[in-house]
Amino acid sequence: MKLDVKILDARLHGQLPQYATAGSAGLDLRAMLEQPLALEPGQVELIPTGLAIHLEDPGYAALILPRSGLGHKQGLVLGNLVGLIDSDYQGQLMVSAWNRSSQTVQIAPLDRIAQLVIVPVVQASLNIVQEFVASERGAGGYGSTGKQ
Ligand SMILES: O=c1ccn([C@H]2C[C@H](O)[C@@H](COP(=O)(O)OP(=O)(O)OP(=O)(O)O)O2)c(=O)[nH]1
Ligand SMILES: [Mg+2]
Repeated sequence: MKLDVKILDARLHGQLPQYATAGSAGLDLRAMLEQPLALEPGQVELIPTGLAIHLEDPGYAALILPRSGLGHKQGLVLGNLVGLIDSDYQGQLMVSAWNRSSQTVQIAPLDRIAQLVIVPVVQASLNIVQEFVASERGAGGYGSTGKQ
């Protein structure tokens, strides 16, 4: 698909987000900081990405997700766990960077700190009923099918 993108920070010219490999699902997002940031254990900061997107089609959304290496090894994840970008949002993409570890995480300007994945979305129209058509599972959940 073609995606309308605004570059809000001139440092991104020549450093546009890209899919790292032909099969990559995510576009890496950079921390457009003015100076290095030492994120202390437990600290959360909203970091600008210098980018705005307009998906336009309500059949799409974008998700901001952690990068696995940073999230698993350094504990740099997202304060909102997952960022959901609506198809009609036109503001700057922001990353809620949360250091869930017990060590300080250093973030330098332009570091790739998260990734953006575009996903299809279905908007439901709600059909109010008194009873559901019976299913095999019914209301069973929370491990009701066992471990093996
Ligand atoms: O990590 C994020 C999450 C959201 N957003 C932007 C895009 C999204 O479309 C908008 C609103 O997000 P959301 O609907 O999740 O937040 P809300 O608290 O429900 O705010 P609103 O009342 O504006 O919908 O904020 C980001 O830039 N980064
Ligand atoms: Mg909302």
